[in-house]
Amino acid sequence: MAVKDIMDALRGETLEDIGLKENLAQLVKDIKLIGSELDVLLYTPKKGLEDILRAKVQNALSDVPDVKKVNVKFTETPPQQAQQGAQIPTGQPAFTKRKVPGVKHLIAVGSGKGGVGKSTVAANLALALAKLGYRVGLLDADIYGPSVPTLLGLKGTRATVNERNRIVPAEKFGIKVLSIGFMLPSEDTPVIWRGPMLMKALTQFLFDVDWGELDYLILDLPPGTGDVQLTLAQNVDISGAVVVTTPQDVALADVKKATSMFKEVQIPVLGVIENMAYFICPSDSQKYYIFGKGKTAEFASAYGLKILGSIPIDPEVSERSDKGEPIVVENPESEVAKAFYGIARIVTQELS
Ligand SMILES: Nc1ncnc2c1ncn2[C@@H]1O[C@H](COP(=O)(O)OP(=O)(O)OP(=O)(O)O)[C@@H](O)[C@H]1O
Repeated sequence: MAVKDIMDALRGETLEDIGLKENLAQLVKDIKLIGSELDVLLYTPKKGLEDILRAKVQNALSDVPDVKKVNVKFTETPPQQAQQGAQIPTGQPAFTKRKVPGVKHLIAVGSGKGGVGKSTVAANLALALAKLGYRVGLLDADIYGPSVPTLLGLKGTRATVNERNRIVPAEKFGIKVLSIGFMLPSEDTPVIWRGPMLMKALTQFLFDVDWGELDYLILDLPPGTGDVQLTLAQNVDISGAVVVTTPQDVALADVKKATSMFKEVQIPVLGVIENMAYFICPSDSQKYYIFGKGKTAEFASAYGLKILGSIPIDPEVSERSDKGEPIVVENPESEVAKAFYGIARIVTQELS
């Protein structure tokens, strides 16, 4: 993880040679990593040490992978813990989380595991919020398999830039939509972004976009808890996260990791969405809990999490998704759509 590497490298740099008892990490007041460019705000206990401290930071970080440029600024205000006379911090720094301009609430949709329906949930949650009257955007940051263009019938859409050099989102079903898929030359192009370049693309996709004024921006994250999710979570002001799972042991095991990741970076987990929770048999209208009943509830209560809603498994979802006809819009009376409307209402209450 880039941030841990950075702090470890700074911690390894003692300053006795310039008369300070601290190591470099203990002087860090703030730190921000966007793409491969790192901004460090450093406390200077004595005037006149700026140049040497700058050189020491740059030297300490020269071997850290993913950091290509280091900008050092100085402050005379000590880090908070030092001001209070407490131990100087040795752990993770406080991050400067950037707010997406014009967006009231940014909601991250994550999952521990791939294929649990995260993108389906992100898209239908966005549409349900829009149907409830909110101004909504959807950002598909799932670099490994951007499926929003298919889900919303936007295949072939390409990103355009306006006269102010800002990316213009597409508009469909009353929401603003941007997908990393709009950046790829074709659907079959393999995604080869990695590390810093990928981070740059993702941060551009949040901050260099003409979102206008939005009540909610839904961020469809890649599945899992990799560096991408963590770096985004650390650098972007996210109001809350929802975690999508299916009620299977393999999926729930990974949800624990995703939940812990959000907690670690101080993003409130609004709750868990249980997808493919049961099947309603068309012949007898009975609910059949294909993957077992109660597992998600057990998990949620063990972790003190709310279940925001349970969505049935319904072939209509996948059929319509493949045709770019989201179920919330095309069949709002279906059980699945009703579940999404319920979830949307709870999410708005949680954030109000
Ligand atoms: N409730 C549901 N009922 C039936 N099919 C569903 C349901 N939810 C999702 N699906 C289907 O499951 C498949 C996977 O869904 P989706 O692409 O949303 O998952 P994902 O978690 O985003 O996957 P990935 O990790 O690949 O991004 C799709 O074919 C989708 O149509």
